Amino acid sequence: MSDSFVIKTPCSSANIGPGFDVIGLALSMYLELHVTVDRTNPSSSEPLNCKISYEGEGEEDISLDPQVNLITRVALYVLRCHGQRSFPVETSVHIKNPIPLGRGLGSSGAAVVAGVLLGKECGGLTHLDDDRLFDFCLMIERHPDNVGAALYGGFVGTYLKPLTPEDVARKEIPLSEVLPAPAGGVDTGEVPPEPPLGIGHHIKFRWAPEIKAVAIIPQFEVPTHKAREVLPAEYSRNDVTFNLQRIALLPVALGQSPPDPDLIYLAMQDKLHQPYRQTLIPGLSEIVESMTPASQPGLLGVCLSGAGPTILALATSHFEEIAENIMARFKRQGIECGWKLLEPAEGTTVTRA
Ligand SMILES: Nc1ncnc2c1ncn2[C@@H]1O[C@H](COP(=O)(O)OP(=O)(O)O)[C@@H](O)[C@H]1O
Ligand SMILES: N[C@@H](CCOP(=O)(O)O)C(=O)O
Repeated sequence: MSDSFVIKTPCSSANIGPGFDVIGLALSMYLELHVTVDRTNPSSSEPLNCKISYEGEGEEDISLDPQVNLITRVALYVLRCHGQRSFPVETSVHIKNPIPLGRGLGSSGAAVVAGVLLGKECGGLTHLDDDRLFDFCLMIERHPDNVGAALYGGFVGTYLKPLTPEDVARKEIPLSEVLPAPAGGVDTGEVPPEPPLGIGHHIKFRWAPEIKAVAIIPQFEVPTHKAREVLPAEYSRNDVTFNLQRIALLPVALGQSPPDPDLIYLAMQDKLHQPYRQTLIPGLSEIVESMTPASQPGLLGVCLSGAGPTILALATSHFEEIAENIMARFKRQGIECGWKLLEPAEGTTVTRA
């Protein structure tokens, strides 16, 4: 018997200014996995029974080895936690990826969510509901904002449950044990650590239908781990209070229809991550400080998308003008950009023909 299905996962913009590691917005650009499992084949010549093909962003760099590729490694993690050492004979996964890598649009979050769903579907693990899949995602991508948005869709707030000391230890297991490095084609037989139950939670916020997202995408990458290394370990009380005041406003401001530009502009300010990431993204502070609803018609607010370098401008009109304006500011720093008009998106879907 053969089985074919498509997994479709949106990209995401995390933080939306003050919501560092909390807020995520799923957006209308989708990673797709076109999967066929041909169980009629008695055996497979592919490593781990899985053949990968790939088109789109990162085509030259992304590995087609199922032990190395992030999506299939994540799927293998889910399978191995359930006593299945490899993909079913014979699995083929065609990856279509329009999400630019390392730009702050949640490409890795989408890859992790799609990988977890791939493991569930290939393993016939129908008992795993979305909340349990979220736990698996959090063992790999350890900030919940991108994976929460990509899995559940829409505009979400994410939070982690206080865990018992034993569960904390399990959740903090080094990533290398969750996703072991390729062992030269040899299956070591090790069973990876299962996630604790109910680590991650989410809540959906309203999104005013007039608000669209303009993503201005510079032509250089900032790996998320590097953009986290530049953040301080401690913050001043004033800076924390500044962000708390804005995070209390943000979901309300972005849900109100018609939108109030001054309120949204204020609600999107941040002092916890953007000022530090300026060192990696020339022009960031100037863009965030100078683009206001008073100076730019249609604009509601501007922030760094995720860990950057993409800039997210929320707006109700004048989308192209806003994008051109921000691209011109990057150009003065010698940085070329592309841009996309995006809308809030549904979460991950699995479709069978
Ligand atoms: N579709 C994909 N297939 C395989 N690996 C991917 C895919 N998308 C992202 N990745 C991995 O995630 C990395 C980018 O992650 P990260 O630095 O967190 O940036 P982003 O902001 O895009 O999530 C890529 O360099 C690649 O290793
Ligand atoms: N909260 C994280 C979000 C990272 O998002 P990404 O799209 O850049 O992976 C952070 O700000 O580090």
